[in-house]
Amino acid sequence: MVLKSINPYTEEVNWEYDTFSFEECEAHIKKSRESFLEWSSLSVEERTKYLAKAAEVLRKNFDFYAEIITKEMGKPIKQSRAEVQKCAQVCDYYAENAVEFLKDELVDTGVEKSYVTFEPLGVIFGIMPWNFPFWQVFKFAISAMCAGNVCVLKHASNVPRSAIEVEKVFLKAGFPEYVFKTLLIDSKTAMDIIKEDMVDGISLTGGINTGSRIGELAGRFIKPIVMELGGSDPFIVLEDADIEKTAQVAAKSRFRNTGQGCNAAKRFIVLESIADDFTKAFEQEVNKLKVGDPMDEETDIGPVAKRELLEELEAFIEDAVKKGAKPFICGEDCEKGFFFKPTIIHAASPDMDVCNVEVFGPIAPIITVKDEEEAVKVANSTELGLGAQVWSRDLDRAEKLARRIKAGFAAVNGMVRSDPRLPFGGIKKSGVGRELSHYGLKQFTNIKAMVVNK
Ligand SMILES: NC(=O)c1ccc[n+]([C@@H]2O[C@H](COP(=O)([O-])OP(=O)(O)OC[C@H]3O[C@@H](n4cnc5c(N)ncnc54)[C@H](O)[C@@H]3O)[C@@H](O)[C@H]2O)c1
Repeated sequence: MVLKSINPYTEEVNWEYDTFSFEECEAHIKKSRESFLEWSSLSVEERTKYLAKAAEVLRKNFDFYAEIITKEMGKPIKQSRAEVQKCAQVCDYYAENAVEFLKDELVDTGVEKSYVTFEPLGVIFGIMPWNFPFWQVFKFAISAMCAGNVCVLKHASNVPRSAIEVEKVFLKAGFPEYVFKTLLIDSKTAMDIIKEDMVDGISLTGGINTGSRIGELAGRFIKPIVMELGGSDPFIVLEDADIEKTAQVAAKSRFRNTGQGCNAAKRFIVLESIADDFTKAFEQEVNKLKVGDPMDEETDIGPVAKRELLEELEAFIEDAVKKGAKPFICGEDCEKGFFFKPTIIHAASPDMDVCNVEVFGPIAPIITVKDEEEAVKVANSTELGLGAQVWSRDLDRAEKLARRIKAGFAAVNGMVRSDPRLPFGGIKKSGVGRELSHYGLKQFTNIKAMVVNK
């Protein structure tokens, strides 16, 4: 089988790669296992030096990596640069903090010596999506490797060049071979690797259905798994919010990465007394966003990553219109590329698909509610629970409300962003486990109790 990297703007093939056979994967994973012996025997301090070098490699080759991201999945170039920057930041963060995070924890149990120690598990299998082709990989792999594990990667099939270049970042930074290995494979081979019991842990970032399939297999083979799945984040606007600022961030939150973000604001829940003002301000902000060639420095919204996504997005609009919504379409037509114009859905209601399942693209439904209670009810009404935003000038009120939202991350007057210092992950069907921070660092460790009696 061939993996094709297609430029979503020019619609031309960038690069093509043959996939690895199952036997080739077996040989690679065997070598990964051998490299685990050496890597896990290094001290955390020694391993963090490699992370600092990886950050240097990323920063030195900033534009090169950003261009690959943009060519493979259509992200506007300035956002691709920010993505590479963030990968360097996560390397720096663990380089500076991992020794402290992973040190033994003494516990007073009344015996001679009791403590908790954090040991690596072995080979961690990362199965990753295309929407942040560098960041998603760094987000799981840096903490896993820092804790002493080695990683093998199955990336999404439309971003093979990113997958190859990520491996090269680690090799250029001097990591021993096979501490990080990219496997160019399809989903079936990925499933076979799990079925043959070849890995010691799984980190999956992807859709709910994928989570359910891989989660079932992980359960059958009793494998630790972290799942970062979809989101349908509510963005609640109370009547005392600063409308202008709220609308600016709303546009950014929904349309960054052309709406293809797990933690993008996806449902705008607005109190009816300010619904008209907010909607007007939001429309103005969305109309300011420049849609076009993702390599252009001025572009805010590029094409979506794959042609198939266009049909899915169209189906969301059709369903909403059938149920009484009025779409407001922004932006100009583009001559080529997989473009979907930014669309605001007025008078959206919770029974529409666009408000119930994750929409991965530039569509923003506005749901009007009569009061705060209804806002909370609507916000918590989906089966997803990744992030949430609440906007109000009354911080105490907004914070209390944010605590009532069932999500892994809630922000008052700001965007939900993955930050190396904070845990990231979801509840309900948005996932299991946490990435980033000291919580993420320990996900793929054996949290081992040690008791030493006299
Ligand atoms: N919570 C998070 O941190 C987070 C971050 C980014 C993206 N996501 C989610 O990812 C999804 C979009 O990415 P996508 O379209 O690449 O998701 P996807 O679920 O289709 O694919 C994710 C990865 O899983 C692989 N895969 C799919 N089915 C498989 C199977 N049966 N066996 C083995 N591997 C399989 C894919 O090839 C890809 O590598 C969205 O739902 C988004 O919310 C979540």
